Parts: sequence; structure tokens; C-alpha cells
Amino acid sequence: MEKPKFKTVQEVVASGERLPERYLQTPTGDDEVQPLNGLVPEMDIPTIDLSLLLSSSEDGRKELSKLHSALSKWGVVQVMNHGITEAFLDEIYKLTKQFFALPTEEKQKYARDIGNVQGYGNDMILADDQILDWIDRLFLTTYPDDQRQLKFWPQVPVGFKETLHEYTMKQKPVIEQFFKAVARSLELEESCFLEMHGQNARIDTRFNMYPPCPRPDKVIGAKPHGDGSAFTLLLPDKNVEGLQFLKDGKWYKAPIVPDTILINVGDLMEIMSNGIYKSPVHRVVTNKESERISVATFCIPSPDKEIQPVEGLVSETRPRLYKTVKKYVEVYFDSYQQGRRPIEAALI
Ligand SMILES: O=C(O)CCC(=O)C(=O)O
Ligand SMILES: [Fe+2]
Repeated sequence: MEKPKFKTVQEVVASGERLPERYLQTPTGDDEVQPLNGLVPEMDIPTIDLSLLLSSSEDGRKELSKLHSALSKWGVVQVMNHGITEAFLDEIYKLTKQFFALPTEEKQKYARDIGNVQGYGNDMILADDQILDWIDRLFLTTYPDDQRQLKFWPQVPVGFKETLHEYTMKQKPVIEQFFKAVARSLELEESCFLEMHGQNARIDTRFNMYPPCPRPDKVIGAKPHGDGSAFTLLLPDKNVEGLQFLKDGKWYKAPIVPDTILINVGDLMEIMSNGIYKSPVHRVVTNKESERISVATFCIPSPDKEIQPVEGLVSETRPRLYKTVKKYVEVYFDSYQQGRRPIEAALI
């Protein structure tokens, strides 16, 4: 059961109080090798041209093979030519900044209820001894329409609701094309993942705000996690770094590539692809000087759909690695807040 309301990080910062203990990470042996705020190398992920992925031209095949190699190595790609203009993405960034810059009382109008993920608030607190992430969020289900809880959709800044609706409609074809391309990259029938994902698949968008932090060496913006989605479309801050991915025990920072959407594999695509595409563990580190924002969109399968490795990817040489799961997101949050990987429970 979630604990009663706690201050948001922005409120903690505004109050000028000392950094609450609850945000301090317990030291682990790894801190010396790779301190939280240490320099990390950049990951070498390709930028993929989405418009080429579904073409059967030579260029299309090359693009598919780039996709295959990036998703099997990192579980992450940057996507360009996605059909959403730079001006539109800039509008999303602007509205996100404007929302978080509103006075506390205004934002509290959209405060999430205890136990509900939708709405505005701090990191969800599920245990007394939980170490908190240095993050405030606005989390909204945007699709299908009847799952929208419109009381949480901000009236101000003006245009926020309309732009979020438009963004969702623009993301839909990107999501569909990406699902098809991922299937093609594994030499599967184009619609196989989409069918498993379902017609009533849900889309959630989470607006993240990481205020400047006095102790980036001791406090984390978002704890290491894999996403509970099939995949996630991310707009990382255009100027401020912070997102890092784990590979072979080492952290690497995501590059900032203007006008692209970063797409990462989530736990459910890892399951559907029988582990060929891995849901990468990632985290967000804080910094002293600048606030950082990001906008993450999670593609969640229909609640009535069973998710399991697709037939074409199970064979004698590649036995089935995962059980069948249903309503995965419902079990996801508990494990996530306890710093465990929910996907481990799905392993055979
Ligand atoms: O802020 C970011 O860049 C990443 C956020 C994230 O990983 C998430 O919302 O799941
Ligand atoms: Fe994430």
C-alpha cells in the first residue's frame, strides 16, 4: 500500500530545507569503481531512418540490419524521419517545462491519489525504508480514450491537453511502424508482435522533471530499471545529459541527438522476442546546475492479451526462455520500487 503524500522534489528544493536522508543512496562497493556522478563513456547506438525500415529496397534492408544489431546489442536506438516535426517536439518540451514551472498549488490540482499512478507527484512510496528518486512526474494514460482520466490533464499551460492528444495521435503510426520493423528485423511476419500486443493496447505518457540536486554523488534521478512496456518512446532533455544504460556491468551515457526519438526495448518485447532483444537497464543521474526534463511514452499491451515468446523465435536450438505473462504492468510497480527486476519472475 502506498504511503501518504510526501513533498515533491520541487517543494523540497523551494523550502530550502536540508537534503532529506530519504534521498541518500546506501553506498555499494561499485561506487568506487563507477561513482554515481563520475564520467562515463557514450554508447555507440545508431540513428535509424524509420521511413526506410518498411521498404524492401537495398537501403531498407541495411536499415533493418542496423536495427537488429542495435536492439540485440543495446536494446536502444535513436529514430529519425519519424514524421513528427521538430517544431512539434519543441512544443512538447516547452509545455513540459511550463507545467513544472507552475506554482505548487496549481500543480497540486492534478495531484495523483494514493495508489493511483495517474496524475502529478513525487516518486511513489511503497515502503518506509524506500530510498527516493530525485524526480517529480506527471503520468497520464493517453490511449485508448476511455482510459484517460481527464481530471489529471492540466488546464494550464494553455494548449497542454490539445498538444498531448495530438502527440498521441502522431505517435500511433510511429509505434505501429516500429512494431512491424522489429518483426521484419527478426524475419517474422510483420504483424506478429502487433497482434500479440493487441488492438486495445494502452499508451501512457510520463513527463519527468529532475530538479538540480545538491548531491549528485549520493542521489539518483531515476533508479536503475528496465521498462515494463513493450517499448518506450523517449524524448530526453535536449540540453542536459543524465540518461545512462547498463551494458556488461558498465554504465554508458545516451547521446543527445536533436529531432530524434529514442526508443528502448521494454520487458514485454524482451519476452515476445524470446530474449533476442533485451530490455536494457537504465538510470538517470542528477547534476548540481541544471534541471532536466524528459517525456517517456510507454506502449502497454491490451490487458486481455497473453504475452509470450512468439512461435517463430522458439526452436530446439533456442528454447523458450519466458513464461506467459498477462497484465504485467500491474505487478511491475511493486518490484520496481523495491529495486528488483520484475522480468526475472517471468524467466522459466
Ligand atoms: O528521463 C529519462 O531520460 C528516462 C526516464 C525513464 O527511464 C522512464 O521514465 O522510464
Ligand atoms: Fe525507463
